[in-house]
Amino acid sequence: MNITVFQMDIIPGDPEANRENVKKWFKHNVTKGETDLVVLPEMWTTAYTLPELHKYAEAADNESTAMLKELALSYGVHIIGGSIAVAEGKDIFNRALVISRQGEFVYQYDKLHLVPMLNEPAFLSPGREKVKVFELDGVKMGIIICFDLRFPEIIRELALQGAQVLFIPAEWPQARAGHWEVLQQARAIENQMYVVSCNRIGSYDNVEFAGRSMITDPWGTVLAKGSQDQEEVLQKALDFENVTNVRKQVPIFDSRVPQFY
Ligand SMILES: O=C(O)CCC(=O)C(=O)O
Repeated sequence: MNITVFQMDIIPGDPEANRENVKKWFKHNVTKGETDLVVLPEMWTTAYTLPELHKYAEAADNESTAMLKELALSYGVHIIGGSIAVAEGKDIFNRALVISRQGEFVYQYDKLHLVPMLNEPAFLSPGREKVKVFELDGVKMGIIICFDLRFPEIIRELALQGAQVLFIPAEWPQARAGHWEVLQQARAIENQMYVVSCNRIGSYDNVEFAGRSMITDPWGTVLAKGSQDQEEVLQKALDFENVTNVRKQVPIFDSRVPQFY
């Protein structure tokens, strides 16, 4: 499965301009028949404009999702559509979207762990559903958003449901870039799965972002890594036999004794 990650900058509070950028980027970087799956970062339509998010949050059936469906269909690629702010009643959710290459909705995930350091709980509502794997081309996959990476239990749950790859749209800051890299490798090693992250670059409200989107294999080897501050495209072919092989070589799932912990 050929994966393409778009490590992008985000214009704060201008969904229309960000949608245009993503459309242009597809035109220049995605070739039908060559790429199977494209990954975008967290909150790519608005950036982290939390106090004003109520102005930009979209309805559940929204323009950004419609655009991703159109792109998926015309380029013949699955899209891990990063996340966008979605308003439902009084709630605003940080919602990740998965669209198939047929242009159909596959799965959505509302960020469960809200970031206290950013005062997120004052502006966003946490997800209310149990995490589930989704399937593309017969492969089970999981998705989490940014801060969720710090909670190994959510990722272990996805692995136990059969996920062979984990996607992480993010706006992870440069101040904690060391954690970002190590935690991804740790999650890949402990769950013996591919980990594919897409982090934004640039800065907003005096926060500089870490970039360094990564593709890590089930052995924990980093196959590709973006720079800190450039818009970049990461591309790698994922071979899911590697997941089976690593799980045979070091059979941690057979050695678990959950009745004792
Ligand atoms: O956990 C961190 O250090 C960063 C988390 C974050 O910025 C986010 O979830 O958007």
